Amino acid sequence: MDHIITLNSGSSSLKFGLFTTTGDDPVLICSGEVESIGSAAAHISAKTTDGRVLVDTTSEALHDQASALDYILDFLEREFPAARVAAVGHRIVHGGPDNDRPILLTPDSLQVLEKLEPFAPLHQPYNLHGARAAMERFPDAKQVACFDTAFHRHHPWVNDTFALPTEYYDIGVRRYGFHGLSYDYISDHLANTAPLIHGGRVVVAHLGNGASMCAMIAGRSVGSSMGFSAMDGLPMGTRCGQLDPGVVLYLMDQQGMNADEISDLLYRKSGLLGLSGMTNDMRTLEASNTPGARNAINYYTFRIRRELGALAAVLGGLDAVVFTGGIGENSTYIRDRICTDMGWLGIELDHDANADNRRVISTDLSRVKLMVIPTNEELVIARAAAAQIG
Ligand SMILES: Nc1ncnc2c1ncn2[C@@H]1O[C@H](COP(=O)(O)OP(=O)(O)O)[C@@H](O)[C@H]1O
Ligand SMILES: CC(=O)OP(=O)(O)O
Ligand SMILES: [Mg+2]
Repeated sequence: MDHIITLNSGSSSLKFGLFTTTGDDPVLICSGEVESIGSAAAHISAKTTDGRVLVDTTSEALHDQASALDYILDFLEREFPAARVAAVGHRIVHGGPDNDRPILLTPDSLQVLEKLEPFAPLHQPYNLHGARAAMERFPDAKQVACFDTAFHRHHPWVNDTFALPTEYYDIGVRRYGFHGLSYDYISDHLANTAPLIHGGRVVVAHLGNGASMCAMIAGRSVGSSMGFSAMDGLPMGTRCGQLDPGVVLYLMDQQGMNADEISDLLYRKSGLLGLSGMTNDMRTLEASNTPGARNAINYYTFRIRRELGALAAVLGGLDAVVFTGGIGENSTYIRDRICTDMGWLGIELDHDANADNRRVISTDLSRVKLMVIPTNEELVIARAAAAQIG
């Protein structure tokens, strides 16, 4: 029996899974997560599929992504000494213009992907670090890259381009779209559980620490709120979302800020954190009554509603909205704020179903079906890795 490790490093978390490959589909044995990496509250938790808690602790040894990864790999080797790791599947946020499916990682392909680090500075360096560390630790295992951008690679040209001279498109200045592993999972899940919805016009809102929305027709991406970088579109935990490029010019020319300072501002100090002056954690914001927390939530939900209208226009109508990601799956309040007074779009929220976190949260009369589907990027990665083991 072979085993697969999955590694999914987001902007503030590192999620991992250990799977076996006994049947048709990989089976999860253990999953875990390091949260709040980079802060004193960095915390690791992991449990077996039957609910046994294997670790649940805050530790200084988790102070950055590299040490968190070492901690996880040590932990897995200690807890599962008999595991035969045949493949490690990696979430790699950026695959560039050409990768529309998973690939095997080699020293050469790693070098190509390194060139994309400036396109996704909060993710790509950590993703690739994970790949190199796993290559060292498991030299005989297949290393499989699963790209967040791949799901969107066949979206229409109008959603792929900016109105710049075409030579910029040719050097890779395009709208890539991200969170593709999550959208892939949701699309597949709908195909298996709600084929009529899957066949229709669906907007999926992936609301985590990073956040984006994807318009799908028949399960394929036709539009996304994220563009060239994982910064465009919705405001996020610490990222600004859509911004007039004139602001960047003003910051450079009039405020004398350099590229590193602007990058730090837009990627790490903006979004919910910047607006609230307090935190990027939605749970804390919801529990707070400060004007900053209220403003942050008001802007967040306003932009999601605006994007929902825009993507409904891209789709030429709307059959369903799916909420996923840490906020989308868990926050009754944010879903309520997004769906209130959306009758004009055919959306009618069932408040009780929403409060219960049920799978379907629209009323029977709602023309648009509202759904909550927990995402599972790890399973998408594990399936891709299993396919490479053969
Ligand atoms: N019950 C909850 N209510 C509101 N927000 C929540 C809840 N549970 C988790 N979240 C929020 O989810 C976000 C993290 O989402 P997640 O998808 O795990 O992030 P990442 O992008 O790092 O993978 C955080 O802002 C967190 O506050
Ligand atoms: C692409 C992206 O924003 O990812 P995450 O939500 O994991 O930060
Ligand atoms: Mg995530």
